[in-house]
Amino acid sequence: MNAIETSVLETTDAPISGIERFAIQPVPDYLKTVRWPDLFLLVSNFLINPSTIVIGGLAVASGLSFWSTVVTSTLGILTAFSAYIIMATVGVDYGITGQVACRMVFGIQGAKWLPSIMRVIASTYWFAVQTIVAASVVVAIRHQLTGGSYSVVWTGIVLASAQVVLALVGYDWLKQLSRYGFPIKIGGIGYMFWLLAHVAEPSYRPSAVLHFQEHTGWHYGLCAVWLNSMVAAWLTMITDAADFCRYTRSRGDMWWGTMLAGLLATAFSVSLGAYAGCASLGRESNPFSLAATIDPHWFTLGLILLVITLDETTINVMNLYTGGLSLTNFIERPGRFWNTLAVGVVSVALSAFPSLLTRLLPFTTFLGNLFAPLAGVLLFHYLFVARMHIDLPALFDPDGIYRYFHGVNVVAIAWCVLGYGFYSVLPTGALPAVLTPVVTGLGYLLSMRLLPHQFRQSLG
Ligand SMILES: O=c1cc[nH]c(=O)[nH]1
Repeated sequence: MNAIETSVLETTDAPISGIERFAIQPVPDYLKTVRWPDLFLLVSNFLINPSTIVIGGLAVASGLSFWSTVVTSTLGILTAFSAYIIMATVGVDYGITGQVACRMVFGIQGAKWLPSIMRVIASTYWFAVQTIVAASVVVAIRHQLTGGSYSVVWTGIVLASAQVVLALVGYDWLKQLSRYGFPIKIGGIGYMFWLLAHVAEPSYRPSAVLHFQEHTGWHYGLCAVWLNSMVAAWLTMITDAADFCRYTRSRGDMWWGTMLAGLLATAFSVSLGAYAGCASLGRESNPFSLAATIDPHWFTLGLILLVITLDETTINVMNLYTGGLSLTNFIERPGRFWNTLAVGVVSVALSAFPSLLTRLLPFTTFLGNLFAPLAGVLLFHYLFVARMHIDLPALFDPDGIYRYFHGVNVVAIAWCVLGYGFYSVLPTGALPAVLTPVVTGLGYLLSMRLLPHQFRQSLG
């Protein structure tokens, strides 16, 4: 039995959490059997989520046309996924989680602080945003059913709490739900397209939707805002990219499954929001609420409720999963279950703040500020410093080569801070979420190459 297998057996926490067999330990090769169609379904299931759908509507409301919204948003996700799949290769090749892989770059202690905490922030934020979108749909449906007014905040808190409980005690059940729920989501969204296209008002006709705002629709500044925001939103997954591919059979399976999902699922989700935005002449960005208003029959309302619940649950289980795993990387002792619960409690509390959705752009800018430099350092280190080679036992050895300076790669951290500043001064038109990883990564690489070896060992 080698060191990795020993560490797997010694620290596996399966019986307590029931979340997954291998917490932060490498998955052995014989368990890597997942093919690209499964990964395609998994990633598509994440991408077809409430916030991606509503972003389509928000982009139209801000002045983009249907086509510019779809193209810009899809390009944004494909850009973020180009970085994502490089770090996901770590999961395929080595079977480790992204957070553990970060130790190779930031040092065993450094990875506990920077990427772990950052992903906990991103997970709790996204959990809350998804919940707020779903809560506003539930409120709209209840209004249609009873005529009363209900609180988005309280509805959000109830929804969020139910999801935390489900994610903690029903992981196996949820896995089945996300697999069998996927066709329901696709069918339900297809039905909503059909519903919107058959409203007897001229603005709802497909031809009107496709030509809405066609004159202002390709304004560069606006396209840049939404493209940048999409890149920033999904770069937050880079520290966890490896997690979803630890059971994948080959790099090819991962690349195809992930990128195809990025293209098709994003275009599909964003189109629904954009359709609602255009049809309502920019007044309603949430297609679920719009559909509930235009066809308040029990069948439509029931289907919308089912789709939004499935949509929100799938993505928020992922947010809790990554948040819990990141916290476990930061403090291992409480275990996956308690860490996930802690992330869940904070996420529920944040779900009481609808301004997290109304101020989506400033918040995604902030996340971009954090994650874009980190992505650059991670990518350039993995590709050009480590040349895609990881010393697995050293990831778990406090005195191994990833010790750096007292467990921290100071050069990597310094470049993340510099990159944060660089992102902050760039105008949105310069696409900071795209430019910052390149500049920060190059700066880091140069430092690692030019600093004398002795100095690098002591600092980084
Ligand atoms: O829910 C979401 C949305 C975008 N990115 C995430 O990590 N989670």
